Amino acid sequence: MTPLDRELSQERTYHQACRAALAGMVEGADERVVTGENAFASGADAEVLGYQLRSWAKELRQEPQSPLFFGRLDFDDGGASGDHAGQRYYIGRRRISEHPSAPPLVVDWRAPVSRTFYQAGTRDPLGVAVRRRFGWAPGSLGAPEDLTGLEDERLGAPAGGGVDGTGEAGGTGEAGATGEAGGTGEAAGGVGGILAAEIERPRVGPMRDIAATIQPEQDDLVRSELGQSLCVQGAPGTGKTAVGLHRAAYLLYTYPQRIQRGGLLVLGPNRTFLHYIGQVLPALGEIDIRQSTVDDEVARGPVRAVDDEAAAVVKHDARMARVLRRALYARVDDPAGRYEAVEVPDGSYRWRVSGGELARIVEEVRAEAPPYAVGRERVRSRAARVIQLEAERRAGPMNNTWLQRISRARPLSAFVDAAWPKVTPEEVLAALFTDPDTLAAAADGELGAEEQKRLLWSRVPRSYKSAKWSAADQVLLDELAGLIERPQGYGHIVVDEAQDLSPMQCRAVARRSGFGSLTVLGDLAQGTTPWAARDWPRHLAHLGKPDAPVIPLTTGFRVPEAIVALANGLLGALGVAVPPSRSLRRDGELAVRRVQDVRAALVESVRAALDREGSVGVIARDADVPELRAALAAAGVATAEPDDLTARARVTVLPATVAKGLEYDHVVAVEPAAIAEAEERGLHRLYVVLTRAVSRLEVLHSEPLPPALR
Ligand SMILES: Nc1ncnc2c1ncn2[C@@H]1O[C@H](COP(=O)(O)OP(=O)(O)OP(=O)(O)O)[C@@H](O)[C@H]1O
Repeated sequence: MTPLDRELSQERTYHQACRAALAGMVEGADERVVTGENAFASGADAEVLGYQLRSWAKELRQEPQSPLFFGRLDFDDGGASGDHAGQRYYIGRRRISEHPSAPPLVVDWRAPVSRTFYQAGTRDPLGVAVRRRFGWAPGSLGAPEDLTGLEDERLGAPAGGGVDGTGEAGGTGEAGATGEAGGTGEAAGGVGGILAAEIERPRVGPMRDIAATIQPEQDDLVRSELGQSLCVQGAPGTGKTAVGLHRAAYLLYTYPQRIQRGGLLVLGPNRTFLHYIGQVLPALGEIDIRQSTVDDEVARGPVRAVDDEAAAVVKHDARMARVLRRALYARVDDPAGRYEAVEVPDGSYRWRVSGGELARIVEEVRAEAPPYAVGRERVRSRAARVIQLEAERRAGPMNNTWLQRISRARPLSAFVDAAWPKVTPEEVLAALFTDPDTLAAAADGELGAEEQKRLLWSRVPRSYKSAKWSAADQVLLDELAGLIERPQGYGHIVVDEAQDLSPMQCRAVARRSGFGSLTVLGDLAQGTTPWAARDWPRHLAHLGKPDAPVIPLTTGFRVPEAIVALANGLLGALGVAVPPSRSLRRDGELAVRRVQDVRAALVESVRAALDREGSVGVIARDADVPELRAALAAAGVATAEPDDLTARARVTVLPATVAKGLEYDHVVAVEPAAIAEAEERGLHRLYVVLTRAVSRLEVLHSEPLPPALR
């Protein structure tokens, strides 16, 4: 037996002990559900406790199986180790212990001590003598024989924890050899074999967590504190999505109470993307985080109309916020001394508030600018208060019941309804889109005549209730709803692909995070909507966090260097300033082929790709997708829809507009010029398409390439 075999065997035994302890935890949690519900005198307490125990038990049971640890830290005995001197910790996706108060067999990757695992380096070992990474077979559920490799880095003073057989580095702190971890060494320059193997593994199915291999600069972002909003500008494949999801899991772990009060929301660009990332948080033990799109968050009903781009551009413009505010407050009757006095009968007496007094109240409340619905009630209560003071002057103290009755008295309610009427967002927006004068009054000084025309309905619905709203209208309705009543906010929101949000969509996010913080993830170069951000400061201001720092991520984990170089050819033409990035991957293959018959070439390419491991993504102009699918089907190649993430569906044909955020081992990009010409920001779209490849990119074209790619 070699020293490596001996070590592996010991670690497998340790893993089995962890597995047994975990089984005990699941059993214990189930038991506590049963006993916990009966143990309390108060039904409410039992209810709360029962709920917590049930969700803990459910969480444990639902957790996908995977290896229980991926790393180990041996601290040295010196002063730098502090409380951890001489200690050994295993790091995994969740804490495992034989008993709640016993020292953990495995420490959660989010625990403070685990930070050292990600941050320790030769320059600053942070008291760590040896950092060990475990190499598990790809897709392993944690069977002992799947532990196939170890990789030790000796960072600090030797502590006898390293395996000589695997630690080639001999105290230099460089990554050691990897046993059988399957690292291809060469490929991912400058990183250890196990990390290299993880980055280069063929992709199948949904996105995976990266808890085992988070890099120091990513870890800084993941662990920044809850109150800190931040914006990550990162080139394709630099791990923005991964960072955002791990940050969500970290925040829930570290600030459970503060987050649970408001909740945590992850926003992605579309449902296909949400589907793709949907397994990451459950794998990290978090099953209760809301994952949604901005469109779904703001939807007050189904989207039943489609705007032409010119109308959508106006609707998404920041100026609409002022137009809507004006339209809403135009409903408040202009007091200007025109009010009649209100008389409220009360038994034998009629109390009176003069028109002048009412005008003063309305004026005053307007100036305070509360949410519209609050303003309405404020007017009511202040008018009632005037009556109360008058009554008390004459007849002594009045009680609350009396005050309530006065506030709800019909004449006073009639005044409030007339002066500060109840409104719905739908009604206000419908009036704006129906009546040119109403619109002109609200849009004066904000929108030009031509812009106003684009907003007006060509066919006016019979009533606002039967109006068909577009996706952009839903955002405007949400803005109005937010002016009427402040929505409940989240404790934290992670916004992915944030560059694509319009100013009005940003405001919808801002409304939901007024007291919370944001993690904003994006890449200006990948902005494809007509209203995409061109710089971060302005965008962050719309998001309500103008002071959030913009932090670049520049190391790419997906796209191999040669493919990055091709895509970077487009950057100059995209009109945005983004920091250059470098790829960790030196491997990868790129082929740009001009062909006569694109369909025939595609069939041939896909067949060849299927001879190798991993997923195949065929990406084309949206309009061309059906015909390409048909061509592949005719050749006997089965293809899947983008949402199908089963391992069986190896070939996906997807429209260019759905590709954002996704990745495939082998990408065939069909007819780049057609993709670039299909839309206003077609070159940005092409940049997204070309950066989806993990291992190989083939570009097939019969038309000339866009000039920036030649
Ligand atoms: N530290 C890491 N270790 C291993 N894999 C990583 C690491 N960071 C990122 N990756 C992998 O790199 C790929 C790209 O990551 P991700 O999708 O998060 O990037 P992105 O910046 O959001 O890309 P895009 O802008 O193209 O959407 C994913 O497969 C991810 O798992």
